[in-house]
Amino acid sequence: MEKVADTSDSDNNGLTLESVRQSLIRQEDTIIFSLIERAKYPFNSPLYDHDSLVSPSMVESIVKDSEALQAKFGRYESPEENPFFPDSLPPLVVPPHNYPQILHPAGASININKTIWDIYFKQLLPLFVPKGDDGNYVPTAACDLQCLQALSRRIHYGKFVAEVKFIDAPEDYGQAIRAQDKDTLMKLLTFVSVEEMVKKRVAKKAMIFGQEVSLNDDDKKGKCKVDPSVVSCLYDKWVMPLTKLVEVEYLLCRLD
Ligand SMILES: O=C(O)C(=O)C[C@]1(C(=O)O)C=C[C@@H](O)C=C1
Repeated sequence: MEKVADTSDSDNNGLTLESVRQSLIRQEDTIIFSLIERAKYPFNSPLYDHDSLVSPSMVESIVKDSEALQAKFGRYESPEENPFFPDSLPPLVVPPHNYPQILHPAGASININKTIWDIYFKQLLPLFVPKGDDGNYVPTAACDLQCLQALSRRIHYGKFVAEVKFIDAPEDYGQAIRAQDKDTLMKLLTFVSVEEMVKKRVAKKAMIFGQEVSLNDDDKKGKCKVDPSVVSCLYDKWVMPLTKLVEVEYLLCRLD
């Protein structure tokens, strides 16, 4: 029988396994709406071309400059946000906000955005956008930025999930952490039945959020703006495995 996690802990600034899962559920909406928006445009390949090996692509420049602007106003002060280009961020121009320190400092700076970037452009995008070029490069890049930020936030939220799981069962996790045993950590933090529910729910949301809405009930429903099975597959193949990767990485240094 599958293990049942203790969700009663409320020591961690009120964070519980239930509350972090509620946040993951809400983030599904953001991810699915951002995919729907990106699917309005064709692939638009000139955005991703490099003129040379050294010069950045258009999308890279747009994401980098957007992050720099958002950094000045505090986006990356939040422990839930992780930049794609952490090396070129300007200083804050506003007073810092005092976010509660929930995460263990050693794991707080884990950043797997390079992997998320590569997967998004090479594997994911071709699955849900039509081929073609309509010249709308900047609006398309703005949609890519939305998708990347939503996916990155969700995947790195694994740090909070891992923290809550550790606080709930310090003995079990502590043993595996001291042994630096990644496989045992992966087994401890995996809930197959939860993953099954997530896959079904995101497919259902994609169907509901992406349907044509007509005032006339007799109108035939058009096809969904993003294919629900693609969204479910995206969660199965990338979103959940990468969240678990972040959880394991975080736990490995939880006792440092
Ligand atoms: O809900 C959890 O316990 C999580 O760790 C999150 C998550 C997910 O990515 O959705 C990841 C691993 C679990 O197997 C189930 C779900």
